[in-house]
Amino acid sequence: MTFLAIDIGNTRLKWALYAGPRPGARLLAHGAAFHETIDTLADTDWKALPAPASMLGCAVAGDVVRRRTEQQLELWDIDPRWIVPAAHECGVVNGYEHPSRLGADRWAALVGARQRVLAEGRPRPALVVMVGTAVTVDAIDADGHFLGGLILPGFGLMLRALEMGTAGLKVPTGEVVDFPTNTSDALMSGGAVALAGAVERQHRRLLQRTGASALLLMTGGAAVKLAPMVDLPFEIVDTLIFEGLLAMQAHRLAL
Ligand SMILES: Nc1ncnc2c1ncn2[C@@H]1O[C@H](COP(=O)(O)OP(=O)(O)O)[C@@H](O)[C@H]1O
Ligand SMILES: CC(C)(COP(=O)(O)O)[C@@H](O)C(=O)NCCC(=O)O
Ligand SMILES: [K+]
Repeated sequence: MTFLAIDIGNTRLKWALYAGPRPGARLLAHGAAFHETIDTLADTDWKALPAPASMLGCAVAGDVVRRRTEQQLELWDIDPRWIVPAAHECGVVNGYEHPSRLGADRWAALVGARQRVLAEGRPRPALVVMVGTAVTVDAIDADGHFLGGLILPGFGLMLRALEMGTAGLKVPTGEVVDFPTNTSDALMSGGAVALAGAVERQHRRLLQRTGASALLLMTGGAAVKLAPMVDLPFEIVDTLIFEGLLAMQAHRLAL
């Protein structure tokens, strides 16, 4: 009863094959593909995989990329299924004004985070930070209510925006330092501090709102770059979105 989870972001498609569609299932294989290489998956990474019995995915990169992914999925006899954020699912209540307009990747990660909080035995709020093309900072209270979240440009987008909008900012990658004394370091540190500051501020706001210190979970391709900058205890969970998809699929199959 193998299960394939897919997360199509604006930079890369991430996939993971699990032994079954249930939380805690064994991870059998995983990988990532930049958009340009999605069309080769059936002939490369996916070719030798055991055929999944089902799949569930989240896709925020647009219909074209999703359809190209579905073509690769024709390798197997499975129906492609993509989540649409609901008003509530798997113990999470969606506080978005229009629940379905929330990014599907954010919804899956929130469900994954809620699973982790519940597994700890003592419910507490969580702050879910995804560091990909964009960065999202999403707050969920101890009862599983998604309160709302921020969307910021990721490291790459910030640098590109500064480069495009100015004449004098075209410099090699710098280091993150407290008081930069050259343009490269000033740019790199500016982006990192903006993101770290947003995370710390939302963590504080969530403490003020709920009276409890939130579990800080970070995920995404550039989480390792941001996490050490944040002056708070954190956990990096590369599989957070997949954990949400596992819970959702288990729930769907049980209905
Ligand atoms: N080896 C890597 N491959 C791809 N992206 C990486 C890598 N290391 C760091 N990154 C960063 O991670 C971001 C992509 O992360 P990812 O979670 O795949 O984004 P998305 O979900 O938006 O596609 C890139 O913008 C880049 O800044
Ligand atoms: C915020 C995002 C662009 C993040 O995308 P990513 O960085 O993972 O590629 C994506 O979740 C999205 O398109 N969301 C829809 C708008 C919203 O969540 O309000
Ligand atoms: K993502």
